[in-house]
Amino acid sequence: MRISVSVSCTVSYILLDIGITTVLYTHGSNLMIFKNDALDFNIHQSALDIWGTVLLRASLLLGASIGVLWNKEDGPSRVTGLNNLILLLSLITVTYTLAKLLILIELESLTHQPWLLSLICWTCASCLGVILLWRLLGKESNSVSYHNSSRRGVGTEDTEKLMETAGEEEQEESRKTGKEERSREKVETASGATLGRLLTYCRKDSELLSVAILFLLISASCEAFIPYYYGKAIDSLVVYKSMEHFAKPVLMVAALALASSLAVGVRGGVFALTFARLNLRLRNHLFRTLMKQEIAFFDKNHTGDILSRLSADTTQVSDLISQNINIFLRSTIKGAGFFIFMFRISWQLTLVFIMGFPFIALISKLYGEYYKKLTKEVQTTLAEANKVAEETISSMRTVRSFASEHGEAESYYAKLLFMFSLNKKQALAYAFYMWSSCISELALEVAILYYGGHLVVTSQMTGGALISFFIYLLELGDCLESISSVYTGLMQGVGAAEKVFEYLDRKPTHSADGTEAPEKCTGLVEFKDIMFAYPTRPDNEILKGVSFTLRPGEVTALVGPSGSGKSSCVSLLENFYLPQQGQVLLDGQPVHTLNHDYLHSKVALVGQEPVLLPGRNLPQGYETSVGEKGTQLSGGQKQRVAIARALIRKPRVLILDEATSALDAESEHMVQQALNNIMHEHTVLVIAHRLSTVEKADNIIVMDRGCVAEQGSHSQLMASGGLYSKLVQRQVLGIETQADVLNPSENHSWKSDGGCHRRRQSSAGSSGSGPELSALY
Ligand SMILES: Nc1ncnc2c1ncn2[C@@H]1O[C@H](COP(=O)(O)OP(=O)(O)OP(=O)(O)O)[C@@H](O)[C@H]1O
Repeated sequence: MRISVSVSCTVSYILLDIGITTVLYTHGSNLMIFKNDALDFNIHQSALDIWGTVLLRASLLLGASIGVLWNKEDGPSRVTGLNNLILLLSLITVTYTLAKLLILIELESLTHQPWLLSLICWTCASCLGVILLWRLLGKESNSVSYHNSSRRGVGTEDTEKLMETAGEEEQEESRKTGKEERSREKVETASGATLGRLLTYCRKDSELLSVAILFLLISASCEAFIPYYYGKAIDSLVVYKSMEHFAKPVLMVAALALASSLAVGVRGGVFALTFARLNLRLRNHLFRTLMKQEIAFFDKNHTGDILSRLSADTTQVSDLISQNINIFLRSTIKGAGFFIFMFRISWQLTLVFIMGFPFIALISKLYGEYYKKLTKEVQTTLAEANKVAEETISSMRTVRSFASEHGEAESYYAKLLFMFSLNKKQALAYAFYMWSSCISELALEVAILYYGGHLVVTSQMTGGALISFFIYLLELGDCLESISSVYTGLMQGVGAAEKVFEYLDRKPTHSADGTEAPEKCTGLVEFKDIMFAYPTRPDNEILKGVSFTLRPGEVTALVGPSGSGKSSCVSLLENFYLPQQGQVLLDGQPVHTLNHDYLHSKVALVGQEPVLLPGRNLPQGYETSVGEKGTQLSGGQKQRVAIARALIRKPRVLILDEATSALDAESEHMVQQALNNIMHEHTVLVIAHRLSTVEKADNIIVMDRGCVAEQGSHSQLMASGGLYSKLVQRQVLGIETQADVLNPSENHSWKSDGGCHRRRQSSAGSSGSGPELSALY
């Protein structure tokens, strides 16, 4: 909204306020009342002081409007900075007006003075109007300050110069306040939406929830009646002095307490059950959603983060409902009941409570904001102190060698001292808060007691009723305290719910939702002009126009330097990722169009580090527990079991990605035998570094930096004298060519470790397996 519009609204409101207040005060048009009241003011009869409050309201709003118009840049944010002051002034005005009401009714009931009653009601409503209009004028601060900061640009010279003056710092501060207000409003709106959504999520349990809420209402109503009968019991003692009269309310109290306890039990049990069900649904739904995400999602998000959403956040969400919403509902319903009873017992005393309560709430609000700010600062300082300690301890050798222990201890101590100064502020703020809130609570109680005593003495209420009122007052105080204390928990739970919903709403960018499942599958695999970059690093092209074919009954070996893209090809064949260009076909069908289960029954992968999940459908004897991820097996055992498992599924395409790397010569020989037997029935793709595995392959595809450098049989490639033959020669001879030494960037090393050891092993000739291509790396 533009500033001129909000100023016009404000000025119109000022005129309206002055008009209505004056008309009500002058009983229509009796302007003589001004003169009479001014000359002979009597606080018990005259309402001139109430009329006077309109001048305060008008001057505040007029001042703000002029300020905002005068200084469009900073005016609105300054207005926002005064929000709390205006709230306080409005509260004081309302309190004064209500106190005046109580004074005026001492002489004559206000029902006989409609003008005066209307004037008092309008004055209270008008104070609310002032608070709202003040916020409207301040709201402009957000758009104006945002506009200005973007116009000037953060960190520009202009800004720096301006920041030098103290006045500007003040403006900056008030702009910040405006921004904080805006973000707080945003957070509140979002929180409301999340809470609403969470409740819709509970819709499946609406019957259980209704039962819980019914028993909640029963227990709250019973509890609300108990103080009322306490008062009756006291009155029956004081007035009738007979046990007969006394017994009736006592019996009622006992019956109500019993009914309330039973209802509390049922309510608690049903709530707990409902939220256990909610937790079950939430986790189940979340886990299923996670299972549908594309592999890139797991590349992007840390396992720890995902697990924390699955466990900690879902628990916090159900805690939010089971504890906080439960307490919130209970306290709100009980509080409303108590308030109604208080009003019924004495509306005048309730009015005194209404007058005092907002001040206590305002003190808590101001303290809460200040304390939060201090806590933030303490946490930042603590983090800085920890950083100093961590840096020092982790580089203790350096610290020792520079003999800077004393200096480091001093800088750590400086941080601690700063934190201590903040702690002192916190302690002072806490003391001030306790002091002011206790004093104001006490003042309210004393005022209620004093005024209540006056009402008892003037026979406007009984002594028992005053006691009941006090019990209600204390109970209501507890309810309000509970409501304010669950607010924090509620907000934390809403934050956790937002995180959970973020995952629940996530649609996989590459979902495995293919439907094709041809009956016949020969196992012909074609890579056609594949261009591919991982979604986490879209600018880093891994495969650059890769094309090759894997034929049924043939063993194809994929070789090449480390990082040349061999495993990436396998990931594409497994439909873990979608290439940016080109297609991977199985029997002429793009793999992403194939049904998920079908594809993975036809294409089996034994990876570099096989992960064995427990749950083998093998005959007894094979039911050995392999432990978590197969940790109870050796690397070689794991690979053999993984190969066996893959073969049992009778796939058409078998991919062995470094699958035999952890096997000793003997085991590899056995596995090789098994593979030889089944190879003619399958399409086999082998990614291996051992020459023995590679050289027997029907076709060898040599990859280099994301491209197919050459392909053919071992003898063909050796004869052509290309990259493959160079690599094999180097591996067999264990030497580097002159060119490699001169130009290390051209050195196609395939792996960086284990070379020497393996070379020695192979040269000992202890096995049928040949030397490893990795010996070169
Ligand atoms: N999940 C991933 N996200 C981003 N980049 C990846 C991912 N996996 C691999 N890469 C990168 O892709 C490139 C090719 O990796 P790839 O595993 O396909 O090579 P490789 O030829 O199989 O290597 P090696 O023989 O060492 O296993 C490497 O630079 C690697 O860092």
